[in-house]
Amino acid sequence: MLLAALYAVSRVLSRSLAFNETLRDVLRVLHDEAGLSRGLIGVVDAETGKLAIHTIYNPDGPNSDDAQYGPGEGVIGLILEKPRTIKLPRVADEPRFLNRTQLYDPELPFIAVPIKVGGNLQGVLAVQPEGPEDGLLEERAQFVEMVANLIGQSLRLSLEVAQEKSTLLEERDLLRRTVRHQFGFDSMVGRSAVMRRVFDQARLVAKWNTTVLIRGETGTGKELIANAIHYNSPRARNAMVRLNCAALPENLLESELFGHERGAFTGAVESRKGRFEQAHGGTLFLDEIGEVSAPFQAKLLRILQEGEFERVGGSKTIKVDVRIIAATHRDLETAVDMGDFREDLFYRLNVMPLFLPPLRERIEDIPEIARHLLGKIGNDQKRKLSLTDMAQRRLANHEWPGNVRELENCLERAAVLSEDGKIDVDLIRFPSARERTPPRAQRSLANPAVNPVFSPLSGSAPGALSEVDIDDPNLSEKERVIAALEQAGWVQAKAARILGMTPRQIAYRIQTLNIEVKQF
Ligand SMILES: Nc1ncnc2c1ncn2[C@@H]1O[C@H](COP(=O)(O)OP(=O)(O)OP(=O)(O)O)[C@@H](O)[C@H]1O
Repeated sequence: MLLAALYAVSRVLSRSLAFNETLRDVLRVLHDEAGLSRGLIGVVDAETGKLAIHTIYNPDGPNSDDAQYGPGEGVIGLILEKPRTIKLPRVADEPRFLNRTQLYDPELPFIAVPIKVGGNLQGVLAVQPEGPEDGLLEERAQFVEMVANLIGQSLRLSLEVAQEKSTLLEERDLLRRTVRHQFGFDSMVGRSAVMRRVFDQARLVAKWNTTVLIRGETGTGKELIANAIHYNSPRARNAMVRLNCAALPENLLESELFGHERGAFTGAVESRKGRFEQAHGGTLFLDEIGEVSAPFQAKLLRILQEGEFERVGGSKTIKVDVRIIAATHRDLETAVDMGDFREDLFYRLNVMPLFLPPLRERIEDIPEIARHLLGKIGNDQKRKLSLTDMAQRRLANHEWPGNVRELENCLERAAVLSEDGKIDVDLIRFPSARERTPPRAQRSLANPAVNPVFSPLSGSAPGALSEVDIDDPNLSEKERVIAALEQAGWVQAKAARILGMTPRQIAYRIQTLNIEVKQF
């Protein structure tokens, strides 16, 4: 019988870590299945050192009590002084018995055992058999000890889980603060009038659920501003989920966005939530929205209009509450005119358009952004980095097809090449057109007037040689040396460093290649 009761206790304890319910159920099992009619479980208060009644089971009386036992108070208090099992054949025969809870019958036996977690006393389990002592007190006491051990193990698990939960909550709050700081408007630099206007608009729209369409060339900070909007919105506590629509083939895009049911397609061994569901209560950032196909545009339109969809292979309609921020580098108006992009979807997305201007249209921001990026790179590399005035001027004069990302890459390269952390003009090198991402075709928003097509070494663009990739295999040796000299402001020692030569070697090349040295 006691074995069956022990099994029932273990089942109750393994059911849940919600102790208020399970401990009461343990006492009920002891009553129903082990003939231990009354019982209490007390828990040691870590601050006062007293035992407070946690749960009481009294079939004939009140089931709660706020009685407490200090060390040495009554028989239960003895366990606080020295954890051990106490067995009384008859309560009335023990003069130290206090019966503060009025729970126990003085004519019946009594068993109290410590509940320990990792050797430390955490509580007491005190029960009373339903009949007078019948020679089984010892056996019953061993059974109660086993039950107390099971309670102790569950308690340890629950304490560990609680501890882990509180650590995770602390970490989550810290991460939230960090993310808010990292992705807030503070992380965006730019004092030009045009950028200030963008920031103002973004701050305003952040407060609402309005759909935002962020436009701008690659690397202009579209994702950064989408993050800033989310983390400054009332949805900031919920997820910011991103999907690059151009990165996936159509069939994957659909299951990625809407999720799928088990068996929807080969390999769908489990059902899975899509990004829309993951973003419930938060924001979904649809990057490169201009790249989705016509059938997919129709599916998107439906969810934007009705806020509902079905998972791939599913028939249940799922409703979500998601704020949409979309971004594109494409000229969507032209795409609409050409029939490549649905007009109705365009208007659904274009509720609040934000235009991020390319760097070449906010040259005044370049020095500040460069310093900001250099600080970021220095932080990552744990180095102090600085830019010379000449290097800053060179950066401001470049056209930056890849915008802030290209500037960031350029500075990182320079930082790596710089031995003392000081970045001078000779370390500022621009990638060739081939190395740049993405290709020119994507720069459809660029204003051709300020974005002349530039042909390396054509000689027609001012400063052309200073823009050339030194490592371009198509360059002749003479062109390579001249380009390096241009980039180094015709300081031969710096040009030598760019080319990986010694000053003597470059001087020799200048002479043998018949290069006319410019003097400043
Ligand atoms: N105003 C800014 N201030 C500081 N950093 C910026 C700014 N704009 C962009 N950046 C940085 O430039 C890089 C590119 O930005 P982001 O990824 O947001 O551009 P994007 O327009 O989304 O690019 P793509 O279209 O290629 O996805 C990031 O590292 C970002 O932190």
